[in-house]
Amino acid sequence: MSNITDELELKGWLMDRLPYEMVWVREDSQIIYANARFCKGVGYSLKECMKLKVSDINVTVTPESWKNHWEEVMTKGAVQFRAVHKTKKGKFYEVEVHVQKFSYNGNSYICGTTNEFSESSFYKNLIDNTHSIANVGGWELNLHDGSILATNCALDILNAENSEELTPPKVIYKFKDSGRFKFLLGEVIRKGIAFDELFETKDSPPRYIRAVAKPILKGDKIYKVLGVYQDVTEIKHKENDVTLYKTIIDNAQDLIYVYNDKGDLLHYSESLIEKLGFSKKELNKMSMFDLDTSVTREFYNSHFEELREKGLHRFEWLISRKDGTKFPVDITASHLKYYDEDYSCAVVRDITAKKMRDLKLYEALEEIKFLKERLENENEYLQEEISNKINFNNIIGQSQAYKSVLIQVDQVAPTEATVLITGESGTGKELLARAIHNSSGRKNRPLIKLNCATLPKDLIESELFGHKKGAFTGAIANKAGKFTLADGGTIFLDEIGELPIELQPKLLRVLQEGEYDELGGTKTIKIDVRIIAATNRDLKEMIREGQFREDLYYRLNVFPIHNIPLRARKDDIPLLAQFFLEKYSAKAGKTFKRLSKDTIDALMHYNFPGNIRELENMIERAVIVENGPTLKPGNWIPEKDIVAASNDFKSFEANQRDYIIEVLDHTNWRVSGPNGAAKILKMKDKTLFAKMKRLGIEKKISLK
Ligand SMILES: Nc1ncnc2c1ncn2[C@@H]1O[C@H](COP(=O)(O)OP(=O)(O)OP(=O)(O)O)[C@@H](O)[C@H]1O
Repeated sequence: MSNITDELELKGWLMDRLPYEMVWVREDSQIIYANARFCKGVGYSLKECMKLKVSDINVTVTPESWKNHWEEVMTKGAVQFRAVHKTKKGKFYEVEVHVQKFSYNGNSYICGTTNEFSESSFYKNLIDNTHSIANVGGWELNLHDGSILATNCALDILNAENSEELTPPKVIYKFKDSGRFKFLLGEVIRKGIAFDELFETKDSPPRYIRAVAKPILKGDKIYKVLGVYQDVTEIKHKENDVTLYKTIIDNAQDLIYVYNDKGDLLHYSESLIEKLGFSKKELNKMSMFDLDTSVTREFYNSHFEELREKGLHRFEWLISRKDGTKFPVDITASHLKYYDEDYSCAVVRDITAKKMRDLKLYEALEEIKFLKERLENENEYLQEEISNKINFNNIIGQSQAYKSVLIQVDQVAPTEATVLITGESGTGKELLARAIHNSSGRKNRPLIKLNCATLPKDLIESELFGHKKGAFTGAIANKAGKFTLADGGTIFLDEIGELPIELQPKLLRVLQEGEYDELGGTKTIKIDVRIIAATNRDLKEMIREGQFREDLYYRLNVFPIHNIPLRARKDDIPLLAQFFLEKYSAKAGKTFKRLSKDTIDALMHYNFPGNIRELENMIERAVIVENGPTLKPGNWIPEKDIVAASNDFKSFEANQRDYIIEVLDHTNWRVSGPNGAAKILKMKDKTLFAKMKRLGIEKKISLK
């Protein structure tokens, strides 16, 4: 050693190379010197170190507790303990400290030799590593001096530069709900109430931190608070995702089932509760077989077989509710394999609405088919009518007698009442039936006519009620009956007296129930038809003779209209004759304009056993054989004898009238006297005159 300076330099050089951290401290805890290893450990330069006090490095020492430490060392000479050093960057590490006192120039000093506590650093590393894997950081708050220790992971979790930022007054501002965090910290610090809660950070996007804190007691005093921060953002996101998926599944319109091949129902969407009516508790105990008792083991096995083979099984099914009612569903089941076990996830869709739509569509198509057929049939019928050139639009008649008939037509037309029109042939019964239909609410639907006298007995039934193909020999196709054609409209049954007695109950059923059974068909057909019947027969007489059912008669005779013969409304003859003259003249391309007075007279004196039809035919014939413009009497007016003979159903009055005219012809129209008609008829002249007046027989009549 050359000199003291060299010696000091060497000592300093040697101290820096010592494998220990060494520090020298004054009584006032001021660091007066530290070796290089110490400076490196705490992260300060020597110059900086020499401005620090022990409590700036050793967090277990406070300015207040220093006095006690000093005294202990001064008394004992040397002391060994463990402490926690805080680096310039705010990190902590545990050290083993050996201190001893020494005196220099009458002053006392402490020399501390510290060494990082290897076991603690091992655990510290272990803790730090495991904590960073689990995203957990620990901290410990010393309530005595307010200092805080925190693991690196705790700092990382809260993006803190140093543990200072984790002290209660600062850390609370890391969280959105700082008020709540402050409150909970206050509770644990003051009252020792532990907490474990989730907090959202102020970061963007926010992170979720689970914060746990509990007090550490010394006796009954809280002297430290131990806490943990755990970043659960990922877990929370996953949890949120799971909640979202579950909400989606539970709110799906479809029902979702997860079940295994043994028939255990493992998971289900909450929609099952509402849709099937079972409680959650009940569902949790149920197997697939309990859920649907119609599922057999055989079906279930084959269902899984299909799933294993194709990965998918799609089918329609009827699902039962708790109350036993069922609804149609479409099931799409997919195969899942998990840990070598077979599962199925089935999406079950309620197809009630679809089925209803299909049914409605089917019904609509059937209806269209039916309407199409009906239109075709109606069309065919109307074409037939048109080709017959029937024109029923004009009803001619102004006589008082006929007016009372027309009043009845007017009265009954707007009602739904069945009408029975009686009267001789050719009086215009069909015309009245048409007038009733055309003035009724059914006028936009057809009036269908059937003359019971013109059809062979065995065809009337199929004509009226229709038949199915093969119902009888010759029924080569389905045929709609007149009643089906008339549905919604009116049917006119002419010559109802000719309806075979066997068919009368069937007509009665239509009148009473509005339905009938189709010939050869299986269904009962419902119809809405108004019936107008007509006859020139005396139905009451037929009832007596057993040819007509009395119940049917009363059903038909709801509103009887008796159509009077032409001879009882003679005033209408000129009008009718003029009408037919114009009609047939135009048709034949003739020039007839009027009837001569003689022609009118002659017609007025004819009794028209064939009624208006006879008059019409007569004029048609006259237009052909005569020439106009005025129609004069001619051969076209029939002889009286022929007239009488052709009238099978002449009334008593008509017969009387004919007979009186016959006698008058014989007496050359002399009424009184020995050669007069009254004598032949064995009655008083006055009586004969009165009768002639009543029967419309005028004394002077010229037939030619
Ligand atoms: N008041 C009238 N005005 C005009 N023409 C009439 C009148 N009444 C009847 N006719 C005509 O007389 C003819 C016979 O009428 P309609 O066929 O209606 O008689 P009907 O009583 O039904 O006969 P049947 O009992 O023989 O079936 C028809 O051509 C019809 O146009």
